[in-house]
Amino acid sequence: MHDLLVKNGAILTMDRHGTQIEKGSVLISEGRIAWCGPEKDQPADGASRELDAGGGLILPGLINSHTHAAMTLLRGLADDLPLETWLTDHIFPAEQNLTAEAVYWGSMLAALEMIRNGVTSFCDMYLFAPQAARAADQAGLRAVIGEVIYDFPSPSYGELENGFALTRELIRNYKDHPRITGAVMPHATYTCSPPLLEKAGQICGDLDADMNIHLAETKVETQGIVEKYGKRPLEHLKGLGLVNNRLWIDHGVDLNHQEIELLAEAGVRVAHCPESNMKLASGVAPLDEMLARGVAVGLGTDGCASNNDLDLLGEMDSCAKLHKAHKLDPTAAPAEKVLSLATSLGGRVFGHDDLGRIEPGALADLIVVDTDTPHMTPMYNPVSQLIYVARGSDVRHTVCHGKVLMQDRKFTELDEAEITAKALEYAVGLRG
Ligand SMILES: CSC[C@H]1O[C@@H](n2cnc3c(O)ncnc32)[C@H](O)[C@@H]1O
Ligand SMILES: [Zn+2]
Repeated sequence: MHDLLVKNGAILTMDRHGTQIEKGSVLISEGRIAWCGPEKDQPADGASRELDAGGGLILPGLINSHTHAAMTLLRGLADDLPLETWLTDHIFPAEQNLTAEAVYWGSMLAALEMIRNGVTSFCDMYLFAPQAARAADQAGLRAVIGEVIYDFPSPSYGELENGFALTRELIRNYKDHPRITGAVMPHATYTCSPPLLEKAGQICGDLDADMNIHLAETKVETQGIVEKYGKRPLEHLKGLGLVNNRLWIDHGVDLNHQEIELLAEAGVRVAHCPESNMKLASGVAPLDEMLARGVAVGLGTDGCASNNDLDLLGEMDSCAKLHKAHKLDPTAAPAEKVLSLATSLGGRVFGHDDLGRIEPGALADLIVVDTDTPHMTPMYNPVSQLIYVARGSDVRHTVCHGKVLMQDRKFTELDEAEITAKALEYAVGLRG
């Protein structure tokens, strides 16, 4: 007897062959996919719970490779500004008022939004990171989480030494957790000194952990680092011995050919954040070039103050269109490739070969997207429909690690009214 059967849907497996199964079902046991295939071939050994896909699309749960979940509390606080002004004059001051409880409720609000939008995995860099981990754990989501560290005193841990200690503790506490992993997260090269970054690298080595950092987000960032250290940001990290397969960079907009080559050779992963990059006018990341060199690229929303939502279906649409417009080439960022950024390739960014695919043995994270609505009719090509038409509001069921988190758009585990009210209460307190 299996734990869950998801039936009556067209499956986009996102496996190595891009297999699509027209009328299929998926059997899940102990958090993993036990079987998937055409309904007519379904094994007879049944499941204790069933989910009807209602003829919709069954696909892997979406993977958000870069966000700051609790920034839901700062959604719309400051818009239409360049990154430097936005961060220095608005976001950093508001974040000085953050508390552990605010981050917990902000992260829970993000969890509601992610589950509703079909996002089952996220990588989170923020203050009071244990609260984000607590929220992800309670919400049933998969996450890589780190406490942000930078040169100035943090409202979360105070002096830097405490930030390192907190990072170590977080990584150790979640070492054996089935869904949550701790990581080392220095904010950026312009907010972290070389000794801080070296120390962060040591922790990665000691605890076998990944490092996640904002890097090469704007030309202004590059200029500043060149002026300060005589090197571009990636070269600067390389000089500190940090460019290796533990590294996962956010944005990667201002990268030249040699740098893309270096990312590929070193096995560095990249979280591409098209909507945040457009909104903050940071530029356009060299997506096609990175993919052509075999760099593992995932898709990230960034935080809700620079996006301003956590809808990866909408993000995929933006991603596909941004690169076509930028390159004056309608074949750039094709739908199938863009879907892989939020599924199978995103899984590689998370360091898992068994994430972001629907195939036997893979982690049982999947979603069902409705297709029997006017705006999804007709459907010539399911992948094209997902990227260019579907939105988070079309997600009907969300399953993570074999557990149903949303059924027929109703949360199974979380109290939506309570979380929304609490988050609002804490958001009001942040404006100072
Ligand atoms: C304190 S946690 C992370 C830190 O990063 C800030 N942030 C959010 N989005 C961006 C971005 O695109 N580039 C750089 N920094 C960003 C966030 O507000 C937090 O302070
Ligand atoms: Zn960010």
